[in-house]
Amino acid sequence: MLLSWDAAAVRAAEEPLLAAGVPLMDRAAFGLATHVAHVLRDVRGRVGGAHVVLLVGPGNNGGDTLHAGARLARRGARVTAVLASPRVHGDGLAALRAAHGRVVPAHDDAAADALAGTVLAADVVLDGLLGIGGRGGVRGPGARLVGALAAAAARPVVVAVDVPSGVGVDDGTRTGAVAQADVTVTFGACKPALLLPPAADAAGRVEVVDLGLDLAGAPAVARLAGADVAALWPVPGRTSHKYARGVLGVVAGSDRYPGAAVLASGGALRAGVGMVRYVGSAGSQVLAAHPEVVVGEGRVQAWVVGPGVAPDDDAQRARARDALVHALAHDEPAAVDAGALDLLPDRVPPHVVLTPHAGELATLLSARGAAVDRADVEAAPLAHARRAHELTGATVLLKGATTVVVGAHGAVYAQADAPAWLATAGAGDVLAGVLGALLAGRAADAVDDPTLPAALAAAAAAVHGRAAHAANPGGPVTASDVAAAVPRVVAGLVTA
Ligand SMILES: NC(=O)C1=CN([C@@H]2O[C@H](COP(=O)(O)OP(=O)(O)OC[C@H]3O[C@@H](n4cnc5c(N)ncnc54)[C@H](OP(=O)(O)O)[C@@H]3O)[C@@H](O)[C@H]2O)[C@@H](O)CC1
Ligand SMILES: Nc1ncnc2c1ncn2[C@@H]1O[C@H](COP(=O)(O)OP(=O)(O)O)[C@@H](O)[C@H]1O
Ligand SMILES: [K+]
Repeated sequence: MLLSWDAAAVRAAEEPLLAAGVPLMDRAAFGLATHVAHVLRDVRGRVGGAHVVLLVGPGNNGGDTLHAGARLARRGARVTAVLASPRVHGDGLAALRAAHGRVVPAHDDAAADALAGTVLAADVVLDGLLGIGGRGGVRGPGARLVGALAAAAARPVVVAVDVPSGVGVDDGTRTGAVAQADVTVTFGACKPALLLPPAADAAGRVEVVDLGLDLAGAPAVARLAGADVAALWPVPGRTSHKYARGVLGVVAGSDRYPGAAVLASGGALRAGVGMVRYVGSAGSQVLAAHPEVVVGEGRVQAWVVGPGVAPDDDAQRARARDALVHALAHDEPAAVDAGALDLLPDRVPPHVVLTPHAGELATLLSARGAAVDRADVEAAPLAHARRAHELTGATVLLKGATTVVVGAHGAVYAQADAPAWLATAGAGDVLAGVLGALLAGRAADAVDDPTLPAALAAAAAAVHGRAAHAANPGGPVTASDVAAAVPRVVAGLVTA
């Protein structure tokens, strides 16, 4: 599991070590210089003679960068520090000067613009303008330098120091131009911005330098690895029977979108549910594709409600509403998607998992008095998923290139397992089915432990994303292909 801690937690963990005189900045700079040396060996064969440009901001982030630059200069690199602020870290500057690094001020926009060519001609640029002390996008001359990097057709390798400057460290937002990093060398612990969209897209590969911090508190954002998914997956015991493995009620599809019923049922079956009971008007299509499905109502442990339920299909909407009422009255977990999102009562427990994409989340929030549109959600996915959790009580799985899950008691996951090929019609229906299988298989646990539905939602997203890759590595997939690949992916995880 990849865990991240927010800026306040990292500062709190640094405090006792700094008070005890532990040289954290030396450790950070050593780790940074070591990673940059690896990068230089990759791009140039060696450190000696390579041209390294440091973009230096006013705080300790600039301090780390200057100290790392001094180390690289001592190893023979040509190091140029571009100072984007009149005040920079004094010790760091002295260290770089002592190592014969070049120092050039860029204290106004004109000076910064004049240095853009130098920055773009470097072998490696270290982005040390802002770290965990940054507030909003980069301002001042630093913004011109970042803008030049962002606009360049051919740019040097960029190493972000701690975080790409200008990202919202705790919420994953980005304001203004952010330099796209190839590598982010982060200190003490991973930060939320390195996992959350859209900031994480600017981070490149993330390397964590261990500072010996004691980060005992709860992480801010987690990302499940394969072993975590395997530990969550309901694997049948030797004597399990189909009812013990979980029966899933699926209220999906409509005359207009019968395929969603087929895909949601297929996702659940392929994820290993004991049985699917299908409720709705697409029974013949579902049976044609999946003869193992039982059509009609009956006892279930969990529900998938909403994929492909058309807004004008009154009969299917009534069934979806009934299923939700039943699920809530009987403490049965439910994945609520697409056409059922507007059928939710005011408050629901966290074992109700909403699975909107950004547009659907904007609609849901707007219906509850928060006027937002799709672009707002995409600019700040965590904040909006969190808002939806707060307003409804539900666990919220917000779909996207990186899928963000917010659950009870601060549980947050960000899964980035999927290739962009997964953005294809019907893929969300398959995900709802996979999640439904997990909720059915672990129904009692999901009701007892209010944070478990978020972990199960993240596990469903992880398997769904991996299945999109496994179905056709590097190439296009259909939603049906994704469902068909789920059993292989699950087998690979639970037997690893
Ligand atoms: N403590 C330690 O020993 C260790 C610290 N570590 C390192 O320290 C980093 C944190 O350092 P930090 O706290 O000094 O903050 P940092 O991110 O450099 O920037 C703050 C400065 O930027 C300014 N500023 C803010 N927003 C701005 C904007 N949008 N545009 C322009 N300027 C802006 C702000 O000005 P102010 O808002 O105060 O006016 C302030 O002057 C951390 O990420 C890690 O790299 C590691 O080495 C481990 C050991
Ligand atoms: N750029 C992307 N990269 C990877 N996965 C993506 C990307 N865009 C969307 N996805 C995933 O594709 C699926 C699309 O679901 P959804 O929008 O509900 O489609 P549909 O309603 O047609 O089923 C979601 O699981 C989402 O996380
Ligand atoms: K930085």
